[in-house]
Amino acid sequence: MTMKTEMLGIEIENLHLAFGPTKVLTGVNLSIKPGEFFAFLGPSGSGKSTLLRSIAGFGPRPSGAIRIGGRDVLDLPPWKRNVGMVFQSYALWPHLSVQENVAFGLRERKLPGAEIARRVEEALDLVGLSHLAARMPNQLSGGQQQRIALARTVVIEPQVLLLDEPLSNLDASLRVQMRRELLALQRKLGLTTIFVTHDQEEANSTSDRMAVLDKGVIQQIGRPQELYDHPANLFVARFLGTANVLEGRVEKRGEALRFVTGSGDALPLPMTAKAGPSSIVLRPQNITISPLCGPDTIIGQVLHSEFLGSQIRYIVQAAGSDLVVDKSHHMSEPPLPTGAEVALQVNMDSAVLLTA
Ligand SMILES: Nc1ncnc2c1ncn2[C@@H]1O[C@H](COP(=O)(O)OP(=O)(O)OP(=O)(O)O)[C@@H](O)[C@H]1O
Repeated sequence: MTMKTEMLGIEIENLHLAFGPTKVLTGVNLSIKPGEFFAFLGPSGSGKSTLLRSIAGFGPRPSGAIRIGGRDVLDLPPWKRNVGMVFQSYALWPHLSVQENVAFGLRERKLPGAEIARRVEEALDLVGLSHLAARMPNQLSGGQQQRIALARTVVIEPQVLLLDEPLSNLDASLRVQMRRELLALQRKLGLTTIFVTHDQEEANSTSDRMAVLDKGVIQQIGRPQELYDHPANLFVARFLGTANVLEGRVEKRGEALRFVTGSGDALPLPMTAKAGPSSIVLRPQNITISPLCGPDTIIGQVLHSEFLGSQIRYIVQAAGSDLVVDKSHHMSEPPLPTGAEVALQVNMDSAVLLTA
């Protein structure tokens, strides 16, 4: 187990699945590279778990194709797919000790006792819990139970690791610690891994790439930063962090392109674009707030401010929207009061233009 297993890629082609009249997965196409840590990210009910379970072989048979390491697995039962799955609920056997829980899958496979003992010890070592081998699950903390659930899965030496919201039963600080441990373990084993989460920070901080799902449809696939900086649509823009969305039109004024908001504010457009109705997505850090007007600024009014520690978050009414703007906090600078008239300078180089 300390040896890296052969890394396998996963190919999904035109996958469709419905529960009765409810379409749960629609035309899913996905290619996961060998050894990749890949996240399925989306809101509740978007189909993440159903997609993961389809790869594992649980639930109804979808139409389309799923290949693991080039092998078509759609008609194979879960135990023949060589995947290991960790569930949100851990599902440890309450009447078995830690050692017996981890050994369970190996006993089912009828391996020799000495090999079981060696592999269980290795797996417990890997998650740093060898000293708790004799404990019962109810004598473990949530984080320890989660590690045992992982050990129990990796001990069978799967070629693909599937994790369904594995950290969501843990408190916030433990989640952060566990996601780092999980990533370190994945790198050590070199296992192709899919991680289902509805938490964008969790997906951003762990995954090499991710797929954002909404209503059973993949909205976009890419590296976390790519998706944050270049969302393909408003759903992805809004799901991956705070997004200010300005509605308006692209207009040609002489040689220059301008984005004109519904309220009549005109912003210079550095990118090429077709004239017509469009939206602009701006992250809070790409708008600068100041009490002074300058060229290409838009005038707004502070509606609300929140002290976030390193930053102050302002909600500013401007350009026909309520915009979220972050400003670094400095001790010497008093915050801008509610009601103050302010000028917003928009960094249009980092704006994302979405044509309607
Ligand atoms: N066995 C089932 N029968 C009928 N509908 C189902 C079944 N399982 C899931 N669904 C429906 O399929 C849709 C997708 O569910 P799924 O659990 O895959 O979403 P999810 O993105 O993982 O959500 P969550 O984060 O809440 O787990 C939901 O609308 C759900 O109600």
